[in-house]
Amino acid sequence: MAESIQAPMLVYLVTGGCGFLGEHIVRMLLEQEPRLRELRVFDLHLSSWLEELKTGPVQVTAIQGDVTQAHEVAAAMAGTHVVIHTAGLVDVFGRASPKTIHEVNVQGTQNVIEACVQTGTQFLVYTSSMEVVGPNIKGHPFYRGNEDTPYEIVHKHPYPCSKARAEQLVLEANGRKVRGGLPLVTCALRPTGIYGEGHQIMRDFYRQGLRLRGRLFRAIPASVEHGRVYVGNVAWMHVLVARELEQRAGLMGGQVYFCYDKSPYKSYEDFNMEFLGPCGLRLVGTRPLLPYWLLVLLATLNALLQWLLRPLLLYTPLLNPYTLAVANTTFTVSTNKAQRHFGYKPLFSWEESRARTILWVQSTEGSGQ
Ligand SMILES: NC(=O)c1ccc[n+]([C@@H]2O[C@H](COP(=O)([O-])OP(=O)(O)OC[C@H]3O[C@@H](n4cnc5c(N)ncnc54)[C@H](O)[C@@H]3O)[C@@H](O)[C@H]2O)c1
Ligand SMILES: C[C@@H](CO)CCC[C@@H](C)[C@H]1CC[C@H]2[C@@H]3[C@H](O)C=C4C[C@@H](O)CC[C@]4(C)[C@H]3CC[C@]12C
Repeated sequence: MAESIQAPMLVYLVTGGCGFLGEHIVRMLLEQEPRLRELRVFDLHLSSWLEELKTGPVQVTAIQGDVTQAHEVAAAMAGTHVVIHTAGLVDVFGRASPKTIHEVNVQGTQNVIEACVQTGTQFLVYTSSMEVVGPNIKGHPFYRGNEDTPYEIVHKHPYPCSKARAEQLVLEANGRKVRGGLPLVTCALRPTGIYGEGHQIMRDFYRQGLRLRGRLFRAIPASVEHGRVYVGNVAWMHVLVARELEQRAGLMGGQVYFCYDKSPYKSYEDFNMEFLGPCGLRLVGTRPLLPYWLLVLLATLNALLQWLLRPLLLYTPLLNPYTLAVANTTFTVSTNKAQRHFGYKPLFSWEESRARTILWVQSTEGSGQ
């Protein structure tokens, strides 16, 4: 990516660019990447907000497409310099079948890699997940861990299985020759639980609290710490990696980085209250109101009901054995690898991330967003 003083020359493609994280990446690229000439936004479902971006100095091209269709991916990628592959099926509730999750997350990623090789796109940034590491189903805590911390990785659920396999494919592809003979440079980012404007589960908890006359009920002990990261900082890390990959290919190629910022370590529910509290909700109980064995029973019942009802309807409650295990296991990251390798520092402070998220939650009330 040679620096051009005269005219911006780079073409980027963001897969999943209309999703929760994807939208932030798209907007961040337009704000923070002065060398951008064209930004292609590739998604299964295109959003209407893309239209307003088309009036700016950078050419924004919306491409409706499916990552599971190799020819659609290759056609969209022809002539691009960098691809940020964020499209994915995020499902830990049983909404999609394991086969569909595999097709989108694994086959879709393989298609992106092959398209890089075929079209000569040299830089690939992949949005992986903390779940590639854990929490494992044995409930082992990962406490302030970094990219080198030993941890017993046990995958059973289709979503983490698919993210782990896709990440492996991306890392193994580093160094493959792309069209024109140059080596492919890849790297994977592993966000913990992302929060911020557009976070649907946060919005769902808010609505549930409103329905319960301003109350939510504690289910998880306050001592179980959960790693969370603000969406703006996750987007910023993607933009920075994409920018630095060429200059630091030897160091960054084939590497994984946890996505982190200065958000406080708290339990999942206490962390959500940082935003929902100022919006008028209160978390009832200093300890879980139900004993853990009862939660396990309810989660198991939900899984059984989901299986029984599947021929008739999709029953996908928030609580199932997997989500309970994740919510109930400490998983926090403490690392500076991204700072050491490519100078990452969070763009948004915790105070700013919190304020922006609160504003967004407040704006969703009754708005149907
Ligand atoms: N949300 C989190 O807490 C979190 C944490 C870690 C990693 N991630 C990863 O970040 C990425 C984005 O997640 P998100 O939370 O923004 O999810 P999201 O569902 O909001 O966004 C995913 C986007 O991908 C698109 N997409 C899905 N299937 C597609 C297909 N077949 N072809 C093209 N586009 C398709 C969707 O339409 C959507 O716009 C995912 O890869 C996810 O695994 C998310
Ligand atoms: C027991 C309930 C009482 O309030 C709380 C259930 C909360 C769960 C639904 C969520 C707890 C942890 C979340 C996951 C975590 O933040 C990390 C993730 C990684 C990412 O790649 C996808 C989303 C998720 C799996 C996220 C999903 C929701 C939780 C399990």
